[in-house]
Amino acid sequence: MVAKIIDGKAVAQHVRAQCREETAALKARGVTPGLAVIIVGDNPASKVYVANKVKACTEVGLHSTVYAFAADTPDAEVEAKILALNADPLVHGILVQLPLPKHFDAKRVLAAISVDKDVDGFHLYNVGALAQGETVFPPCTPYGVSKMLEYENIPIEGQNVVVVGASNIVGKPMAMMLMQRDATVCICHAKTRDLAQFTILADILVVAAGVPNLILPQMVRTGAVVIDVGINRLPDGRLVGDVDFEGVRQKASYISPVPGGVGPMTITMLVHNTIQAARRQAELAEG
Ligand SMILES: NC(=O)C1=CN([C@@H]2O[C@H](COP(=O)(O)OP(=O)(O)OC[C@H]3O[C@@H](n4cnc5c(N)ncnc54)[C@H](OP(=O)(O)O)[C@@H]3O)[C@@H](O)[C@H]2O)C=CC1
Ligand SMILES: Nc1nc(=O)c2c([nH]1)NC[C@@H]1CN(c3ccc(C(=O)N[C@@H](CCC(=O)O)C(=O)O)cc3)C=[N+]21
Ligand SMILES: [Mg+2]
Repeated sequence: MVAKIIDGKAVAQHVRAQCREETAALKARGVTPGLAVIIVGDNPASKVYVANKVKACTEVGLHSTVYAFAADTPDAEVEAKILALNADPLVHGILVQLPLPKHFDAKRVLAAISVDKDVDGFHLYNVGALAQGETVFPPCTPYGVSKMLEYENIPIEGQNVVVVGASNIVGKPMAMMLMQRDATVCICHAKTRDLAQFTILADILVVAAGVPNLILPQMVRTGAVVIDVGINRLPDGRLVGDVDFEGVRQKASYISPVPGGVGPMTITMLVHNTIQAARRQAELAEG
């Protein structure tokens, strides 16, 4: 079996076309969806991602502003900016690019973002809502993966899903989201003994560990759907995921590539969430 490659860029374009229509409709009502991005320090990867986010906003017709702070900025200054953005009616979504420099209490910073503007879905309220199946802003990366599966008509109910990686921004919300859709979910992490005994059971394998070549063909069931969330820059400059792409594609039924897989979807779902935020805030304001 040779896998079908899930073209994340194409799925992203499809979702962005819908986003453009919704944005045009909001603009006709006098509302331009606006995103504020806060970036602290000068992590080169973060700069690339933020630039991609701004580009996607512009492409769809959203307004976006980047607030860049030096790495040694006091927490209080960043929190004050968040509070000002919470109160700004032209800003509908607020995103704090992670990771923050070490001296920051990231949890505290994220908690300062208004729940109604938390387009990343990282606020504790939104995390709790996701656990109860009522989320307002699904976190962008797991949301993007769900959209990719939906676009390819891949069933989720009753499927064995194995998520490799248990972070708050990818692994945990991914597992929660697919469990809500009635998959049987297993979460693996760095202390999992014999990863392969779990991955081999997966009908859908989602990998978000940040370890190149973590997933080899012998760890994958023939016909499995393999979604590679990992982003790794190799010493030679190449960008790769966590999956041995050439090996695993000989065995899987579907596989998502890196680049051009989950990455473009993450950015697109951020745009989508910002439009939803603008719509909701406009409806509240209009009463
Ligand atoms: N494409 C996209 O849009 C996005 C891509 N990413 C990428 O996805 C990857 C994961 O990101 P993120 O979740 O933020 O990363 P974190 O570093 O926060 O979490 C990594 C997770 O993977 C687990 N892990 C690490 N090594 C192994 C291993 N050898 N076997 C099994 N599990 C392992 C860790 O386990 P433990 O908990 O035990 O430490 C942890 O749960 C990164 O490459 C990142 O760049 C992230 C966000 C968006
Ligand atoms: N508050 C916050 N929200 C996030 O959503 C968030 C974050 N912090 N911190 C870091 C991770 C990582 N992330 C990516 C987004 C896009 C690509 C992306 O566009 N990838 C392209 C390639 C990009 C490149 O060329 O480097 C692709 O896979 O095709 C990758 C990774 C969002 N994250
Ligand atoms: Mg259920």
